[in-house]
Amino acid sequence: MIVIWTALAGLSGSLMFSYWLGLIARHNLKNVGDGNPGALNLWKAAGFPLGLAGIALDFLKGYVPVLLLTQNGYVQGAATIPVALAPLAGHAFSPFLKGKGGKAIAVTFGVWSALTAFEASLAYAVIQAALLAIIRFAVRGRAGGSTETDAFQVVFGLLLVGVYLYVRSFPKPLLWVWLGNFLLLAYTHRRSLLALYHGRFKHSA
Ligand SMILES: O=P(O)(O)OC[C@H](O)CO
Repeated sequence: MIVIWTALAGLSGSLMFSYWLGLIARHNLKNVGDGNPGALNLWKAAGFPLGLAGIALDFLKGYVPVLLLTQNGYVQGAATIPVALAPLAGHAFSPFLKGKGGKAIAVTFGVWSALTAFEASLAYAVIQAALLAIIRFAVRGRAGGSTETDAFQVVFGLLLVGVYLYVRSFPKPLLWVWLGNFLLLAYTHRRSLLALYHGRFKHSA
């Protein structure tokens, strides 16, 4: 059964809602901003109502399957690992975009909201806000608001969430989900992280 639940969770994650809403509004998100088929570029291209809808749907495609499967007893213990990672991988390597999906930020919030009753996602949001404030202060506008610093904020922020999960003694399977999620976000942000490492900044605004 675990294979079926994992496949269903992966299918849910692979549904590219923001990208499709963009197409409905006659925008190809691959030509917007940094080209990520996510809610931020949908927002930029089609305005905040559709952008909000994209965020909500991309969040829910991780939240709903993981919540339904873990809370109803279909999935427990180590079986949580593939089921929780599946929507993340589904978004990052969506078959609907020929294996080239998005960064998997919104779906990350959805999955962790389901796994921890919003606790880890709230911690992640607070950590990201703090990192944003620190980065803005440190660079004083030089590279603030760039795709590259955003990537650092997202990936380093999730690293700190791992520390939070460990300190709060969350169950071991969740630490494995965290590790997979962290590696996936590092992968989907690899180009921006490399550019940041080499000191190349592109302003996203
Ligand atoms: O990670 P995605 O693909 O859900 O997109 C997230 C937002 O667009 C923020 O960049």
